[in-house]
Amino acid sequence: MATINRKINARIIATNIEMRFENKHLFSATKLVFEQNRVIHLQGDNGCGKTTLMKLLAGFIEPTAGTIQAQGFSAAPWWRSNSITGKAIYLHQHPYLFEGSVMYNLTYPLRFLSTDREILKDRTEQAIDKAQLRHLLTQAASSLSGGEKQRLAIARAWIIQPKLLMLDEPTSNMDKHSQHLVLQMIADLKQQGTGMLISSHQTCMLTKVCDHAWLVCDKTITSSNISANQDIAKAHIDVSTRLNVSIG
Ligand SMILES: Nc1ncnc2c1ncn2[C@@H]1O[C@H](COP(=O)(O)OP(=O)(O)OP(=O)(O)O)[C@@H](O)[C@H]1O
Repeated sequence: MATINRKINARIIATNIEMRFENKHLFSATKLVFEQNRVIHLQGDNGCGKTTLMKLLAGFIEPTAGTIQAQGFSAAPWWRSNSITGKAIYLHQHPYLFEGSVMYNLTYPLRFLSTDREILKDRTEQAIDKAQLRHLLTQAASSLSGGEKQRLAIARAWIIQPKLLMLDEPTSNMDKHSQHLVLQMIADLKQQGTGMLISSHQTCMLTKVCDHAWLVCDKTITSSNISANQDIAKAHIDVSTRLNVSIG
């Protein structure tokens, strides 16, 4: 009998997790599913544990209790552990950049991808325009402003088009114009199926592309749907109207 090979969304599932630092109980959660084709707004006051949760899902740290598992990713080769580390890309609010130019930062990680070179070249050109980095390409990345660094890091993620992407306060250093550029890139990634977890302690421009919310409150993380009218089409229309650009 033929078996049906259904491809499931790449996802990271946290079950019955609890996080403590020494005696301090930060949060608990029964079940959290972070997956492709879903954009989640991670909300909560300063210090409630949003960054810590992202580090757990990125596999940088371990929960005090509970399990975090990945599904739907290709199996790691036999010489590498099958841990969740590296499955979801995590972008810190002060992003890590390599020493070197903006162009070097955009292109260096691409050599580790198996994606067709021509496709990557084309996406790089598009990302440079989307993030409005063309006039900065030869400049040292370390000399960029905080907002420009974040635009660069998000452009790099846009080129890579990961299955899962976590953005920690991505627009915290940005003026309105940069926020619109980032919103457009995030709306594109959403349309392309990238699952995203976007943290901010308050509602911001990016919230409109989110279809789910995780709220960290009273040391508990709860998950909910956001109303369906805040969909990708609306975000695209808003962005293209404000920027007077066509979005492909
Ligand atoms: N390695 C650690 N050891 C001890 N305490 C830590 C550690 N990492 C984080 N904390 C504490 O955990 C709490 C949550 O920190 P976290 O950075 O996750 O919060 P956050 O919600 O992202 O905050 P913000 O909105 O201000 O960025 C803070 O009180 C922080 O001091």
